[in-house]
Amino acid sequence: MSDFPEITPGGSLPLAWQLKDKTVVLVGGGVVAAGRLVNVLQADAYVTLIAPSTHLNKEVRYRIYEDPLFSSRITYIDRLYAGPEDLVGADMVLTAIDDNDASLAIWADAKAAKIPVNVADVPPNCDFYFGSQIRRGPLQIMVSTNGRGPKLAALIRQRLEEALPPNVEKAIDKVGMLREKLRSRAPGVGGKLGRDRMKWMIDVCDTWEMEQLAELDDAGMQRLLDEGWEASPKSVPAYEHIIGRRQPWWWPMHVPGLEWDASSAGWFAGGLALGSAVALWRATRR
Ligand SMILES: C[C@@]1(CC(=O)O)C2=NC(=C\c3[nH]c(c(CCC(=O)O)c3CC(=O)O)Cc3[nH]c(c(CC(=O)O)c3CCC(=O)O)/C=C3\N/C(=C\2)[C@@H](CCC(=O)O)[C@]3(C)CC(=O)O)/[C@H]1CCC(=O)O
Ligand SMILES: NC(=O)c1ccc[n+]([C@@H]2O[C@H](COP(=O)([O-])OP(=O)(O)OC[C@H]3O[C@@H](n4cnc5c(N)ncnc54)[C@H](O)[C@@H]3O)[C@@H](O)[C@H]2O)c1
Repeated sequence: MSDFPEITPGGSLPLAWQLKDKTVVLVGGGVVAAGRLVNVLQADAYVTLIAPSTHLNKEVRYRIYEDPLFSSRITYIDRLYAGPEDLVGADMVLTAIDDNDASLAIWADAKAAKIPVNVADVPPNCDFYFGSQIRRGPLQIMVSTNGRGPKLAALIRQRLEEALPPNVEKAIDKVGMLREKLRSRAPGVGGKLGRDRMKWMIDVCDTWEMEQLAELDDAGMQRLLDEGWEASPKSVPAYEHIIGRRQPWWWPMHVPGLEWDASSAGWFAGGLALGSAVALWRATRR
């Protein structure tokens, strides 16, 4: 036994395929095609959809003709699949049709043209499988059972959905912005700077809760960078120190020495309590 990770063969490779502005040829216009459309349009692809208009699913029809954001990305061809010329220019081919022989013919054409292809319902004729997906902003989770149990994949996805923290997409967005700000302060690729940048980002993500990261605003990010990244040695100030110091509306702004933090709040509350006690004492003496 080595100390290296154990490799379990017989799986597939889950990847985040960048389909932006690529062309997907989708053959079929039923309920499965409607799901495929959602998947590839979410990935900013262009779609050429081939299916006779006599059997178009309602959702597919909506996407082709009425979807305000996505209709313009769909080129609709109202007929049956006609042969290899239908696949010219395709970066990916998907079939979702109820005709097995036609499916196999499309698969063979795609293989001959070396275009990756998924034939719904025929795993041996798939270069890749779809999975059960969760999407929350930039977060994408795909559950795959590698073809063993699609319904179980959907059930596992539901359990994961319930377990996710509520603001997870906001936290990811904020971390993305913080990473950009850090990179513009400390630009460059690789080397010691790259390692320092990565270590600091790891420390930030390890130290702050996701809900806390979700609360970071522009000023908070600047402060975190000013007081953490720029410090020597580099550090990660606590959430309470960065966010807790946001001034309440009534605090005299921009007065040096009057920064708002937890101890200011303590002094203020203490002062208020003392003032009230003195006022009460004077009132009872009258
Ligand atoms: C995840 C999901 C994504 C999606 O399609 O978007 C997906 N199938 C879903 C649902 C689903 N599909 C089927 C049922 C009925 C129950 C059942 O049969 O179990 C249900 C459940 C339902 O409808 O509720 C029937 C079915 N599907 C395939 C076969 C052929 C076979 O197994 O041989 C048969 C049998 C046909 C028959 O018996 O005749 C094949 C595939 N289906 C896959 C994906 C790929 C592997 C996924 C993985 O690795 O887990 C793969 C290999 C190819 C592919 O399609 O890429 C989506 C859930 C989305 C969600 O709800 O979140
Ligand atoms: N992978 C999965 O998750 C999954 C789940 C359910 C069903 N399926 C399978 O996917 C396939 C499609 O299912 P569906 O429910 O969307 O079917 P459907 O019957 O609702 O739709 C089939 C569509 O394909 C079109 N079509 C048929 N032959 C065609 C051809 N030669 N060229 C162009 N278009 C053609 C029809 O006009 C229709 O629009 C079926 O084989 C089904 O068993 C897969």
